[in-house]
Amino acid sequence: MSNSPRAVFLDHASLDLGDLDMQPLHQAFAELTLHAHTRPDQVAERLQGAQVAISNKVPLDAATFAACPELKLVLVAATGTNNIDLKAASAHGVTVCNCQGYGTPSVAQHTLMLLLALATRLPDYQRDIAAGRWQKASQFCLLDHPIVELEGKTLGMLGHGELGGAVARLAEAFGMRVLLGQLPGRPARADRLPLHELLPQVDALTLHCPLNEQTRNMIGAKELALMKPRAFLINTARGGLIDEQALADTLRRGHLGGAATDVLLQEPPKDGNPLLAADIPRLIVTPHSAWGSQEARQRIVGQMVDNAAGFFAGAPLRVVG
Ligand SMILES: NC(=O)c1ccc[n+]([C@@H]2O[C@H](COP(=O)([O-])OP(=O)(O)OC[C@H]3O[C@@H](n4cnc5c(N)ncnc54)[C@H](O)[C@@H]3O)[C@@H](O)[C@H]2O)c1
Ligand SMILES: O=C(O)[C@H](O)CO
Repeated sequence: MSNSPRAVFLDHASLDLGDLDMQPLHQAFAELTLHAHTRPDQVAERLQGAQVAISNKVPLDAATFAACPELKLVLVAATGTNNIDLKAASAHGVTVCNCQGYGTPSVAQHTLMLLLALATRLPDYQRDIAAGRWQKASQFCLLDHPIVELEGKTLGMLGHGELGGAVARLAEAFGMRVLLGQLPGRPARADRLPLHELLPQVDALTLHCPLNEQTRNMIGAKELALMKPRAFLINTARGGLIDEQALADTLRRGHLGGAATDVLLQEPPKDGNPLLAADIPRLIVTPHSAWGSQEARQRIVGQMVDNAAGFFAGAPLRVVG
């Protein structure tokens, strides 16, 4: 690279577990400083003198861009960019590039795994066995939790890009019919149903769109009430798309067949979260791990190297905002 940019990776421990080849990223910059984690109050200081900031989930806000005049490029080590103030970046002349399609097999299999776990009541049967119920049963099997066949059922989808498309293909392989919903703030399309028409029809709903001002809390108490009483809800996109308290209340009331989420509004959920209460039935929570295979994380390294090379060659790649 002809320029000699200085780069700072603010949360590299969220990407590299020691199992990645990080050499290409080191070679992409004259100097690359790795911080395992960075608190919000450390961001501006750590980025002083850097032209490139690398962040997976560390927020970069307007104050940071104002305090770091040498910053030219943000490489997001993820697809979701809701931790970056894109308007402020643009106002300060900073280009933001994300990673796209790096983890499609990982996130799609995780989403289907959650749907299958809800349909087969996997966590409930595992709990039963751990509690010794099968061992004491009067017949060869336990069938205390109703099992749902996916074949012939309808999957509703909000967000039909890279991940939504992959999940739709897997669901169709299970014999499901896929219906697409109209996202708030997006232009109407003939092949998208408004939410109030989509929700009452679906046996499961899965979310695959970005979190932004239009999509925040797009599934609240009103939308949950429109869903069939035994429908499943799955979120592997972003916390904040679903009103968490409304979902907890809905499941406690016995509405919905179950819900599964890989994402919460605050991560890690240090201050607690309505969806972490132990008494919520038919709820599966995974710790934002859908993307996390070694293969997917290594592809992020490769895409960030390409994004940096493209930017400094005057042909930026995967620009967002
Ligand atoms: N849980 C995980 O590990 C994990 C991993 C990767 C991505 N994600 C989340 O999944 C989301 C979807 O990922 P993807 O790769 O399918 O993204 P994508 O850009 O390929 O698809 C996004 C979909 O949302 C729609 N959309 C609505 N509003 C939009 C907007 N303002 N900007 C862009 N698209 C908009 C697009 O039309 C498209 O249908 C990401 O934004 C991210 O938040 C989660
Ligand atoms: O947006 C993404 O790519 C995932 O949340 C992993 O960071």
